[in-house]
Parts: sequence; C-alpha cells; structure tokens
Amino acid sequence: MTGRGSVNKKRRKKRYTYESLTETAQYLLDRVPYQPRIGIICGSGMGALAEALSEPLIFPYEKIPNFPVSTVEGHVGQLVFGYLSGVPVVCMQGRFHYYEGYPLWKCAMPVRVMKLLGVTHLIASNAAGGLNKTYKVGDVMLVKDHINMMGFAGNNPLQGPNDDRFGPRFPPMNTAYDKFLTQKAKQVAVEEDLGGMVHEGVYTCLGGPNFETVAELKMLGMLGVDAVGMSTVHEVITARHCGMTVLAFSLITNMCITDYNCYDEANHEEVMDVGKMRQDVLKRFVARIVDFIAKEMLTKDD
Ligand SMILES: O=P(O)(O)O[C@H]1O[C@H](CO)[C@@H](O)[C@H]1O
Ligand SMILES: Nc1nc2[nH]cnc2c(=O)[nH]1
Repeated sequence: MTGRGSVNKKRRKKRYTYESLTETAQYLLDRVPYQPRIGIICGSGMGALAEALSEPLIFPYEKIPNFPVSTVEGHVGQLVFGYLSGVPVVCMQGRFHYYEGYPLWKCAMPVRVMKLLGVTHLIASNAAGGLNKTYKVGDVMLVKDHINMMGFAGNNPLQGPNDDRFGPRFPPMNTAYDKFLTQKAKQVAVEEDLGGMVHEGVYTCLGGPNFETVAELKMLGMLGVDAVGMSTVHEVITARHCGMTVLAFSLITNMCITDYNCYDEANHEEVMDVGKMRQDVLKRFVARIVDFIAKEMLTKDD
C-alpha cells in the first residue's frame, strides 16, 4: 500500500486498543498491591495534591508502557499511587494537552487506564482563567457543565471506532458532572477556608497554547462561559463514556482580560504561582472529598 492509504493505516495502528490499555493497566497492577478506586488529575501548578498521598508508589510516565510523556512546566509527569484519607487512589501528577501535539484520544488515554485499574470516581482539577467578573484569583470554580469548543469543530477524544467494552457510541453528556458530589464539594469548600471563594460555573477548553484575545474572551462570555482553560473536557468526556462519576474544579489562576485598555498579560508563571499559593487548602479540600466519596458513594457501588 502506498501514499495516503498507508499513512492512514499507520495512524490507525498507533491508536490504543482495549488490549494495549489493558497491558498498561496490568503493568501497574503487577506493581501496586491494591486497586485504586478514585483517580485524581492535578492541574497546572497543583502537583502538590499528589504529595498528600501516604505510602506513595511513583511511576514516571516514560517508564509506563504505552504512556505519553509530559512536556509542560508544572506537570511533573508521573502516576502516583497511594492512600488519601485512608482510601487507595491514583493521582496523575501531570496531564496531557492538545497543544503538546497529542491528539485528544491520547491526551485522555490515562483515564481509560484508570478505568481498567478499577477507578470509579474521577476528580479532575485544572488551572483556568476567570471570565465571570465576580470571580477572583485564587477562587475555586466547581464545574457544573462545559462547552466542548473543540468538539464543535469535530475534534473529540471519542472520535474513531467505538469500543463497546469502554462505553456506548453516543454517550450523553448532560449529566457529566455529578450533582450530588458537586453539592458536597461546595459544602466542603465552605468549611475549608474557601467560603465565599467557591463558585459553580461553566468551563470551556480551547486548544491553546496561546492565551485568548479580548474578542475571543468576549465571545466566550456571551456564550455563558465562566472559566477558560486548555484541558479537562476531553478527560471528562472519556471518563463519562466509560461510566465514571466525575467531579471537576478549576482554580482561578488569573482573570481573563476583556478590556482593550488593559495591558496586563496572562502568563504561565502566574498560573503556577497561584497553584502553589493555594496548594495547602486544595490538598485538604481534595482529601475531604475523597473521604466523602469513600464513605457515601463507594459502598453503594460495591
Ligand atoms: O488545565 P491545566 O493543565 O491545569 O493548565 C492550564 O494552565 C496552562 C496555561 O497556563 C494550560 O495547560 C492550561 O490548560
Ligand atoms: N485558555 C486558558 N487557559 C488558562 N489556564 C490558566 N489560565 C488560563 C487562561 O486564561 N486561558
């Protein structure tokens, strides 16, 4: 086979199969003496969330069969297994973004590996720009919904042949973010020094890596977006496709600039600094949510 046909065939071959992802999961299960039930994805500058795990077992991405590698500052690039609030969890200390050059199905691949490890609940965190004018830097926005902007252009992590062993061809997304868990997280946030700084809102993911123009942000504001980032949506779609319960939150690391007379500029250093600034409170926040899931939700699933 020559030309386009052979190029397409090679591309198709590179996609993960159920079997190759099982191989990845088995590699990890052979080295970890338990199955994690909760998965946590650390946002930019929020890798410290993984430092809260006791008895950590660390797997750098480059050592895990079939795993992509992290290329972004603030994303260490390792899977950390351990206990949080006494519950076995797995934490992605570093996620994959479209702007790194990975297709969305590859960016979301660790979520399927988590599923095969036994994870039923996903907590996805991210750093995001606050578009809602009532938000402030350092606030937390619980994601109540998303707008899949990249999906509008036909780019979706579930694109390509569907494997029913993961989930259905046409999964619903209107219940993507678990309401019960989000309500509980709201209550926890209020109790954990985040009262008045916790919101519920709509997140969108753009391809990046550039931050947005003023006109783009104005448009997103009109669409009802409260926070803007470059991740999470593809992970959540993949998680819901395979039946996981999802909670997601954004740390507002910068306010989106929608004024042509403002000459401040968004930058990644600020994003990471704010992550660091909020790391202790977020560690407690996530630990309490894990505790809640373990006590109120896992037992129901068992
Ligand atoms: O979404 P996370 O990975 O938290 O990071 C956000 O912050 C980075 C930009 O500073 C981008 O990677 C964006 O997606
Ligand atoms: N797209 C986008 N991603 C971010 N991540 C952190 N802040 C921002 C932002 O303002 N825009």
